[in-house]
Amino acid sequence: MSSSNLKKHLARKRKIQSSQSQTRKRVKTTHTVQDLPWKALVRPKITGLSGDDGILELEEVEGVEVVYEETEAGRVVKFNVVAENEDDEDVESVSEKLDDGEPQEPTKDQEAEAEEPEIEEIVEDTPHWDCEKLLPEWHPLSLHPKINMALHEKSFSSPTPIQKAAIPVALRGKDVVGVAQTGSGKTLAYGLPILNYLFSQPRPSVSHKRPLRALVLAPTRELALQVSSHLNSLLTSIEFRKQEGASEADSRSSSSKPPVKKLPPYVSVAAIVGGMSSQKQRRILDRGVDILVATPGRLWDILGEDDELAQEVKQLKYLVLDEADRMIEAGHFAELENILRLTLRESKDEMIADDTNPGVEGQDEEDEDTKEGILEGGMQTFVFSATLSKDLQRNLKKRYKPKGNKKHYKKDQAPASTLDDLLLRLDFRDPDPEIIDLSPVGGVVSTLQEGKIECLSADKDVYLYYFLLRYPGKSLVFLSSIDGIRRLLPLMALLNVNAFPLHSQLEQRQRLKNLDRFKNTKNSVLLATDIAARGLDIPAVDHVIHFQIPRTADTYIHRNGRTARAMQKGFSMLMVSPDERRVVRALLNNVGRNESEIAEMSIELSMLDKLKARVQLAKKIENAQHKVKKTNHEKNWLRETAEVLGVDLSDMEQSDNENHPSKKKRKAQERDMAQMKDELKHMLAQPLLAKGISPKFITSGSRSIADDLLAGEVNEAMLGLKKAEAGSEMEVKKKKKQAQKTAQAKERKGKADKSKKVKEEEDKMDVDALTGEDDEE
Ligand SMILES: Nc1ncnc2c1ncn2[C@@H]1O[C@H](COP(=O)(O)OP(=O)(O)OP(=O)(O)O)[C@@H](O)[C@H]1O
Repeated sequence: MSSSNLKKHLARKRKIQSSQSQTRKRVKTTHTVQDLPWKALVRPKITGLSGDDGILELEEVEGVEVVYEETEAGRVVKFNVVAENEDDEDVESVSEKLDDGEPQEPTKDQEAEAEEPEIEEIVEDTPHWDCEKLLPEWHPLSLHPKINMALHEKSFSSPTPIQKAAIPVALRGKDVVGVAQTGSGKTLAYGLPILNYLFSQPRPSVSHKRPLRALVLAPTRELALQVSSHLNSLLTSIEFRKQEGASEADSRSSSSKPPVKKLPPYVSVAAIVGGMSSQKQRRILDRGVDILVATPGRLWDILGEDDELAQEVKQLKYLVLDEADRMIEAGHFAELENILRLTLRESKDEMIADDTNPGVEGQDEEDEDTKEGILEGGMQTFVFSATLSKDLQRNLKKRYKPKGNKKHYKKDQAPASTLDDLLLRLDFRDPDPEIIDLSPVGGVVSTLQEGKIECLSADKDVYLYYFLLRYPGKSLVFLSSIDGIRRLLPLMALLNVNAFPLHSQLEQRQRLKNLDRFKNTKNSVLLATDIAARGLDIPAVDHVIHFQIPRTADTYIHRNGRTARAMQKGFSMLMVSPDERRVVRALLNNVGRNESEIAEMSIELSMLDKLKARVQLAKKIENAQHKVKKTNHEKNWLRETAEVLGVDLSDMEQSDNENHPSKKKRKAQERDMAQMKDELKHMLAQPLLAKGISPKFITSGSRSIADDLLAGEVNEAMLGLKKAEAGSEMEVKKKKKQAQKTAQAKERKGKADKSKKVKEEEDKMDVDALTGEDDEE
């Protein structure tokens, strides 16, 4: 159909539709809130809702009438869904009337074309969009034009090394095991081949539930949500282009704005994680998604109740294990194993059962045939991580023996670890999955700088506070316990540091909210346990601080991976107490590194003393506050329990009053607290001055700060110190140390030369003496 014909046809169809609306019957059905026809809403960037702000997903509902009914039990709210039901006879007569000798009724093909909005045509056929010219580095990968346009829109001008290596292999249909440094774009390395496949399929229709085509398993809720929002944000760029196209089309159309027909999304991606209401999950699954991102625990729970989904998992086209190694650590082994078992084709399942019993006669021939079956069709599998050991990669290769060798897996090749065991269960359709290992030596990303502070455990708070003031920015502080976070958080608040917690005991909503606050607050701190160590892609994290050292080398690498992402600079600092040194040494040795490679940070000791006073006072206040809170909590608990049990506490309260401080005493405590808070406030208001700085006479003192002030190079929290990046000061110290070492070496050499000269002279004198050359002698 030509463009002008299509326009005419659309205009005619619109006329018909508006007349139809007058002849439609409105059918009402009563629903509960949960089973209303909710629809997912794409969050456009321009609304400012691109951040999560605690919102997992936005949904809207149309055509719902809210009715209040007075009943004997009181007022009841009812929701009537108003469905539009066409009266076929009426519609036909109207359409006849409107024909006016114009072209015939649209054919089925024309109908289908009309379903696709004009704007789609414009986007797809844009003649000016030259991928080869605009995205020369992506062009050879031959991705779908819609994907290329979205990449351009996001300014991803070239694929990252792992994308460049993995995408062509995945597009050829091979299974891929990808290992690449943190923040190197692994999500799109597996995501783009999947999207490419989905965009090459016909657009799903509204009337059919779309089948699940890809399942991405991630170890944590945050990572699962992030993967889905990463893919969705690319898809939003595509939808967004459509809207731009729509306005172009509207302005070119002579009639007043036509109603833009809402199409189902071409590709739908959703996350199912713990902490989400089961009704919402139900709605997402009932609607149907192409790509489901899930944590194994929650998915396994759902699969237990949802046979339809279990069937869909059996028919998957793609299976992805993101951060596979972490899933084992996170204790997801059993659920993951069960899910993987579902993805196995029947016969393969048997094969694995047989592997554990390799002595069955005549089984091998059959297995080999079955394997061929799997190779032909079935599912493509991608396993990605920043840390998959070389041993594990080798074992993956060994899973299948070359053709002709009957046994797939011998007893003496028993899995070396739980992860080996798990990967053995993967339905690689490839006997030889492609292993792409781009991980850097020692796991250190080239743009990451590392440093350390050696101090007593009790002094870590002060050193942390020093670091945060000295190097403002976004700092992600890792602690190994939730209690540690609970202790540090109020301390940071008292010291006016913007700190937010992130740990497993927070509700999902709160976790997302805190992540969002951290993302959106300029100088802020995220106090986190290792749930934040893997996969989280928080833009522009300047520093990762290991307040408590990580337990494994992999965790060290993944924690560090939250900074220095996508070739940006980043800094990581280990805070090591004397009793932690041995562990640090061991974990660095594990990745073939030496503790001495990590330089020590330089500290302005005069500042540290001032900060110590602040921290000590803040701790005193916090302790006092904690005591009051605890007493109140105990009292309330006792009162509430007594009420429930119907116990009279008056006697006890009287004797308690004798033990507890009197009102007077409590008043005195409150006064003390207020005094301490005032004192801290006063302390915090005082500028921190480096040694030799005069605040009154900025050009005098032993260090003048006038020039730095004028150049805007002063650290605002610590007057007298220049603005500096965390790594730079170490370099100074390193250089100083180097200079010192060189001086010492020179000195040593000088001394050695001198003593050599002296010795030579002495020897010469001896020889002279012996030969009697000395005139005097
Ligand atoms: N081709 C590209 N060009 C520029 N930026 C990219 C490109 N691909 C991905 N990115 C960006 O790089 C960042 C890191 O990507 P991603 O989260 O996929 O890394 P990762 O390798 O999965 O990291 P981790 O191992 O920590 O999970 C993201 O913000 C993403 O938007």
